[in-house]
Amino acid sequence: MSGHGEAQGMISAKSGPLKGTASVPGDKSISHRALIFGAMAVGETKITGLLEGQDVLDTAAAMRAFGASVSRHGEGAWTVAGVGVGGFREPENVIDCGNSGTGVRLIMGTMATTPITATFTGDASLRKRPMGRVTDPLSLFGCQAYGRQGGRLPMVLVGAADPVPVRYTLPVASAQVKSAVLLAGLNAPGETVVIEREPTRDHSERMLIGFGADLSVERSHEGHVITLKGRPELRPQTVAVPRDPSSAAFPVCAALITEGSEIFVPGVSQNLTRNGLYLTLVEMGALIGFENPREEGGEPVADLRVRFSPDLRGIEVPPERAPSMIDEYPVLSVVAAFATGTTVMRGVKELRVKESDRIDAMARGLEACGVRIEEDEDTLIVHGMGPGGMPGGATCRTHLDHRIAMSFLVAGMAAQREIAVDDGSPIVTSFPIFEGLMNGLGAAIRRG
Ligand SMILES: O=C(O)C1=C[C@@H](OP(=O)(O)O)[C@@H](O)[C@H](O)C1
Ligand SMILES: C=C(OP(=O)(O)O)C(=O)O
Repeated sequence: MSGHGEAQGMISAKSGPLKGTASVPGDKSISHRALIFGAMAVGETKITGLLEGQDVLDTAAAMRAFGASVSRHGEGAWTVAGVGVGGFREPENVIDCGNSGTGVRLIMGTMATTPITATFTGDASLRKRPMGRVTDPLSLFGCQAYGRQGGRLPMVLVGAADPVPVRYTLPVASAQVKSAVLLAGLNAPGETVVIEREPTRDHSERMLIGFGADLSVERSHEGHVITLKGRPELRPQTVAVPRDPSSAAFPVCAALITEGSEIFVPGVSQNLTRNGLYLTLVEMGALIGFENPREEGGEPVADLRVRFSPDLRGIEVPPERAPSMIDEYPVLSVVAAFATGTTVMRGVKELRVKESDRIDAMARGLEACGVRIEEDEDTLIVHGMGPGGMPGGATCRTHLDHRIAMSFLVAGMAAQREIAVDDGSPIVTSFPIFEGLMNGLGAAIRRG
């Protein structure tokens, strides 16, 4: 299924102070994994707080197509009756992962060591994204992949009949590639080892251990060495999906730049592999209180109290922080535009292969809103205009990218003139309640 319907223009006008509680939906990364790992277990996995965004719904449909029983019992409450490691059946039709890189790459990994054939596709955004980064390591297990030029979807994967375990050092900092290799390793005999030089989100490792896999992580001079013993019997789990820190970023950043705001954002992950944006905002002078630190759904979380921050300063974001905030650079670049001074984001070339080229999309849109930008292949530099300094008054192109759409709608809340986006429909992929939640806090976002 495609990740979105017809293009839907949206407009964000200057907002009054944001007030109230922003309860954002479940974490997208953990939601995909809960469905996929549940499908690999023997028995019934119970999930609460599942993100019911289109990306995750597409993964649920894919798990059904591979033979798992996936049922919805109420809002966010789902069960998955798994088929066991290596138990996927051959799907009868093409697997359409819509807009979701995480969905397609993790599912490719999961089927790569089972002797079945599957064809994958997605929407116009996903069909542009590189799949070689997963099919290269999957071929080491014995899986074959036939795609379009440049390793693009649609793509046919023929799973290995006689898989061998793999030792693989990630050439890019990517949790999707790491997870695809680990998922393939589940049905290979012996030990599969993945080495990552820079730590990326660790939900697969945490959850695989929770589902009963024999997985260990050692820190060595090479980085994290993750060792997984193949062919375990995974035990079904009860998964309480915590709220998504990448979605929380939008109300948080909106409150920081909108005069008079004070909002409460419960249950935001403090997992060190996800919290880079929050560290960065604090360094910029953001007024954020971290209250009631605790564990929820196996993740460290805190409640955030966020106030309008008139003294935001531009900073140089440490490049080694990039993997822990990779999806948050678009909205950070909006905050940077309302800061005083220059914000330098280096080491961010991965942004060019997301749902859109996010460096280009943010640079062009911010320029249209009157902000001075510098960029190169691996860098985005935003020259801040201070609180309320952004002229706005532009229509920004979102290129089928939910995070670009939400970032410019946040910018419109504090800019001098309205900001429109040409297409807000992809927002349903990750944050289906975005418009209602933001307007409930006091934003003035409308269709048009
Ligand atoms: O593993 C995951 O759940 C994700 C990993 C990241 O992608 P990469 O692995 O391409 O960095 C991130 O951008 C994406 O939103 C979710
Ligand atoms: C990059 C993202 O997702 P995906 O790679 O799963 O499409 C995102 O949600 O920002």
